[in-house]
Formats: sequence, structure tokens, C-alpha cells
Amino acid sequence: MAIIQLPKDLKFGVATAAYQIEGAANEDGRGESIWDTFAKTPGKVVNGDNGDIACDSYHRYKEDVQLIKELGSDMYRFSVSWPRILPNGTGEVNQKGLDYYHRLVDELLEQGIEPVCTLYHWDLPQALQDKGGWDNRETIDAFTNYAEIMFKEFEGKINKWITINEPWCVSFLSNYVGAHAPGNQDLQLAANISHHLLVAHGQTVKRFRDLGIDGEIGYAPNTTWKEPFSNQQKDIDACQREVGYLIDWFFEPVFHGQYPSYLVDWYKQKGVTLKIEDGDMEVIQQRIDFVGINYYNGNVARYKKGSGLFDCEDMDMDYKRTDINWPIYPEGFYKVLTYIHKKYGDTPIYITENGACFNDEVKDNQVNDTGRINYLKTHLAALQQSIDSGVPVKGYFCWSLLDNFEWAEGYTMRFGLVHMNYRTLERTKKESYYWYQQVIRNGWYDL
Ligand SMILES: CCOCCOc1ccc(-c2cn(C[C@@H]3NC[C@@H](O)[C@H]3O)nn2)cc1
Repeated sequence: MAIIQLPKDLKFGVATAAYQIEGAANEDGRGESIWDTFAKTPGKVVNGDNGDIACDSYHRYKEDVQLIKELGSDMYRFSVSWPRILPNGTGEVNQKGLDYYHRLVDELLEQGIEPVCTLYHWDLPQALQDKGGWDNRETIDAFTNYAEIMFKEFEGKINKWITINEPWCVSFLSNYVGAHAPGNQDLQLAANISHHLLVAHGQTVKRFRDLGIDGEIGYAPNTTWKEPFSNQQKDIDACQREVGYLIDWFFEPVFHGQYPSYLVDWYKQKGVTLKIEDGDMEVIQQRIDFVGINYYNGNVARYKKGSGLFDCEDMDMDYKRTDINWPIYPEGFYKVLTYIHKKYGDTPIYITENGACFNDEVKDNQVNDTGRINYLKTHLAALQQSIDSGVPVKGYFCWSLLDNFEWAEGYTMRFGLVHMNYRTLERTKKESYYWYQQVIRNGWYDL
């Protein structure tokens, strides 16, 4: 077997998000979010699941920090529930919301774990959605003002900030595909929102710099890879459009101050054009300290007229799949990382999410999730290959610490290193937890 030796200075972590693990949805002054509304809309989430209780991490955070500590994790990536801090999205601050995140961050620091804070992980205050949400440019200022509150409150405790998680999911998945909250299906609306998200990101980075806040700031786009089935130009172009949908559309403005022209033209023929206001692109192009990259899957694909938004269809390559039916494609991880490095330069990279859905259950107090271990083995090997080829990856967060509320899939899909019994809220370390613990401790593993 091959030995995979990871860089000695590579940092390791685990990631979660507020709505997916906290619960306490109606406690201590928290306001409604769009995911509370969406989850309670019949037919939107499997089994009608919602985040009212989730993993109850709001109350059990000490137990969860202990799991992170025992893992040997250097870092913990969590997100802040905006409506816990500002129940109406703007206006009066909810002190009990701030107090919770101080408890969590203080516990992390006490245990020697670096807190990495995501400011927006999809739980927009419903009060802002009622005024148009991300389609309303006023939400841009609301987000930056919320971020400023967090920057000032936690300066000195939190040194790594992520503005927005997976802007593609927030814009296109949630407002064109319609699978996530608020569940619109309008390409022009989704494109408008993608632009407002990038302006909000850039304006928040600028506020962070103008305030002279100590620390680093970035954002965390999600990615995919489509490998052309042939070297025919139509297959290459179709795959480029699908890759650019998630990557170039959200990287080009931040790193080069413009939208990718091939996608602008494609959207134009679909009747979609962006309304860019004076100064927007300069705001978006603020220098960032790092970029978070989320990678789960990719595939081989080819041109097919009329297939999806980009005349592109996935090929059935008979790849093994996870239990959420995503192809297991570690080659795509290498391709994404080397593509981004070549096209967008040497900004430090953190893998802010990578992981797999396997729904193994507890048997004799064990969870034998070999599928997840094999997924992590092949993807960390692809990561090591990427770093060897010069990609500046500084850290890796496994998604996720705990099984949790997997959005429209509810609690049916499990991504955790730790199994959740949602009836008793008991946590059980899976075999993958112990495997990852060894990788963190030793820095190498048998592929
Ligand atoms: C074309 C039809 O498509 C229907 C569904 O399409 C998707 C695409 C992508 C996802 C998706 C889910 N995740 C994992 C999360 N990342 C953030 C964290 O909160 C994890 O829970 N990443 N991407 C879901 C659904």
C-alpha cells in the first residue's frame, strides 16, 4: 500500500454550521431565519425535519468542544446565527446571542482550539427576507453592519473570519434550482443575488480593513469538477461552463474584478443580465487573506443540447457513490485545486469543507463507516498531490464533526465523524473519527 505523508505544517479541523447543529431555535431571543420558514413549509424538507432541536449543540457545546479536543483538531469552523445576534436582521442586538458565542469561543480557546468563524451560513433573518432578502440591496449593508458587530465583539478572540459560505448555494441553488431556502426558481433573481452576495462580501472585507480589525478574512465558495468526456471542443466548452457556474462566477470578480465573459454571454442568451452599480466591482475585488474551498464531488461530462442550464450532461462512469448519491471523484479535487491556483494565483487556501455522506448506524456501540474512511483517504491523497504541485493549502476542515441537519435532506443524510442519535442526542464516535484522529496525530496514513 502507498503511504500518504501530509505536510507537517498542514492544519486540521472540523466544520459545522449554526442552523444544522445548534437547535434552541426559539430560545434566548433568537429571531426566525429563512430556514425555519422553509423547513416548516410542507414538502420542502424530507420528513418535515427542521432545526428546532438539531444536535442541541447550543446547550451541549462543551461536550462538542471536548470531541473536537479529543480529535486533536487545531481549528474548529463554526457559523454564527445572524438572527441570534440581530433577531430582525438589523436594529437591536440580542445580548444573549452574543453571550452564547462568547461561551463557545472561550471554551475553544481554553482547549487550545482556533475558532474560525463563518458569518453567513445560509440562515438569513426572516425579517430581511420579508423585505426582499438578498435581492434587496439593503441586505448588503445589513450584512456588513452585522459583521461589524461581530468583528468588534470578538476581536482578539477570533482571528479568522469567513464572510459567506457557498455563495452558489445561496444564489443559484436557492433561487434558481429552488432546492434550498427560500426556494425560488428564477435565473435572473439568482444572478442578481449572486452579485449582491459578492458586493456584501467585498464591502465586509473593506469594513474589516477600515476598522483595522486584527486577523484574517476570506470567503468559502463551493466547487465541482467536470472532466470533458472527449477532446471535442463542444465537450470542453460545456464542462467549462459547468465548472465556471460554481468557480469562475464567484472567483473572477474577487480576484480579477470582472465576471467571466463566457458566462455573461451565456446568461445573456438566456435573457439574464446583471445590474452592476458604479463601484460594485471595485468593492468586490478587495484583497482577501485566504480563500476557503469546499469540494465534495465532480464527474466526467459532455455536451448535450438542451441538457440543464449549460447544455452539459454527466456521464455514468460507474463511479462508486456516497449515500447521498454523489459520485466519489477525488481526481476532481486535484483538478479544482490546480485550476484555481493556476487561474487565480497564490492566495492561501483552506479546504473549508470536504467529507462524505454515509448513513451507517450504531452497532455494539460502534459505527463502522468504512465508506467515509475510504473517501477521506482518497481525497486527502488528492490534496497531498495538489500541495506537492504547489497549491498553497494551509488547512483542511472535514465536514462534519457531527451528523446534522443536511438541509433539504433533513436528518436522513449523515456527514458526521460522530454519529447522532436524534432521539436521545447521544453522540457516538465513528471509526472515521478514530482514523482522522490518527492522521492528525501522525501526519501520514496508509492509502
Ligand atoms: C440540480 C438539482 O440539484 C438539487 C440539489 O443540489 C444540491 C447541490 C449541492 C448541495 C450541497 C450540499 N452541500 C453540503 C453542505 N455544504 C455546506 C454545509 O452546510 C453542508 O451541509 N454542499 N453542496 C446540495 C444540493
